[in-house]
Amino acid sequence: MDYFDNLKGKERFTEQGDALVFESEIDKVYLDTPPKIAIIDHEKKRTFVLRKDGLPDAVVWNPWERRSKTILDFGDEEYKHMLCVEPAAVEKPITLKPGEEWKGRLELSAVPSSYYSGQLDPDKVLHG
Ligand SMILES: O=P(O)(O)OC[C@H]1O[C@@H](O)[C@H](O)[C@@H](O)[C@@H]1O
Repeated sequence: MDYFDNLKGKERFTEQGDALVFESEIDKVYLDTPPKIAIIDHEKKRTFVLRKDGLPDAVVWNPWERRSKTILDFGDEEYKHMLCVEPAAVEKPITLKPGEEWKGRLELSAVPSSYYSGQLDPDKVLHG
């Protein structure tokens, strides 16, 4: 999957694999992402399922330790408990003429990870 890396001057990169794991600051715009994205919280054994329409891209952001301290309305330790996954139209922005209408949809649900137990295979999470 291709992404723009906001930490590297918005340069475009390609990444292999269906699952994303990070251990430092991240600010990427994944392009042309699937309509269903699963965020698996292993510690709390819950999975957030995000379904979207009309928003092809997805921003993934966590400021991590150093940058957290520079954001005034963000606690120094809060990066440990948050993840921003933000459906968006970045690569092909939506432009409306006066009077035009656009509809997008975002549905976010939280389910116990056991709901997915035995099927944490990303392909099953996405298509199952
Ligand atoms: O400071 P704001 O406007 O709430 O944005 C926070 C972050 O939001 C994310 O969506 C962006 O990818 C980051 O670059 C940004 O820092």
